[in-house]
Amino acid sequence: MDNVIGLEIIEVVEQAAIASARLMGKGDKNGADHVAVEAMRKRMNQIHMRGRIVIGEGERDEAPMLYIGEEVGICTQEDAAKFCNPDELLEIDIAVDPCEGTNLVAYGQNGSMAVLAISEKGGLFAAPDFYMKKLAAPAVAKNHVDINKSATENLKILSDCMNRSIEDLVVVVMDRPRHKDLINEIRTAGSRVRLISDGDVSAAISCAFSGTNIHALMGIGAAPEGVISAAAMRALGGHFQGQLIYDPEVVKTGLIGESREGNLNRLEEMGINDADKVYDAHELASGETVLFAACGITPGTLMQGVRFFSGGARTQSLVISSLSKTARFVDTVHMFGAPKNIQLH
Ligand SMILES: O=C(COP(=O)(O)O)[C@@H](O)[C@H](O)[C@H](O)[C@H](O)COP(=O)(O)O
Ligand SMILES: [Mn+2]
Ligand SMILES: [Mn+2]
Repeated sequence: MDNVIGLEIIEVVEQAAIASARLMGKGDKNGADHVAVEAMRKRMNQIHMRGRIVIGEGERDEAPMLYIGEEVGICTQEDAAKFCNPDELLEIDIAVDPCEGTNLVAYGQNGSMAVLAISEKGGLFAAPDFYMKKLAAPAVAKNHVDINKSATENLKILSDCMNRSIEDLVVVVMDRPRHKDLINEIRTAGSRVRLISDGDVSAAISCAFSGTNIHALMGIGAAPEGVISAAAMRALGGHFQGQLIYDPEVVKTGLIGESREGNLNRLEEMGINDADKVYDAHELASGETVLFAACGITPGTLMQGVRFFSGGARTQSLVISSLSKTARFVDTVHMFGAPKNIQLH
């Protein structure tokens, strides 16, 4: 995959983040999402690539933009061979979440980002809009912790791998009724819990960086976000496992199809015969090359949020490439007109 795409996608997430950040704190969740989608799609369509959205906006709600199956990029045009080079004509799959944490943006809370992952065709698991049980942990605990083990066992393993006491471990869990027992178990084991209202992509990836004071993500979030997290974790070498959750009884709240049986049928239609399979990061993001880009909308553990100033904005992004084996933090000044001054920091 072309290295140039790695640079172009920075601007894709930056544009989405800037658009969404303008609606920060306005209480308009759908608006914050909509403008991010529009901005992401517009910038994506200026790239010399032949992309296809495999994870995008609403699988069921027939979203008009960045819907699953939508083709994006200049080289999707019929006469593309005339102006695109062979590299650019290779089909690539794209997973997007233009506004990950719409509630966080709407209410001015930390942890939202514009995010996407790219790989060769077939290189990203086309997850249904189901839930996913997730376990993320630092590289040092990779293949030692296991989603099939209890939280108590995993905390003991994590403590050994990280050479830190169980009491010094911080586990992020989404604040949902379905996690009542999990939260109790983690606390009883002696670790500390950081409850988040939204934004488990940020939490998962934070496990791969020491200094974030996040040592694990446990519990159930959305499946598409699981694939995006896995793409980053695969390239970073961190631990990530995911298991689809298709039983509405397990989730307790939220939309998850009609019934357990209906959901199982749907998975079968999609060619997923083993509904209980545990996927690791390499299975969820299996392509030879995986690229990941995120830009903070509101401030977060990994990135700062968008900061507007007179005549411009400053953004911070994270771009991860399995190709160049890099995780770049990119600090960008965007000049909208003729800014009177540009601050150094
Ligand atoms: O918090 C999230 C919301 O994402 P978005 O809709 O793009 O703003 C995600 O990080 C979660 O993974 C997930 O979507 C959530 O757990 C599912 O929602 P819920 O039914 O409220 O738990
Ligand atoms: Mn999301
Ligand atoms: Mn979203």
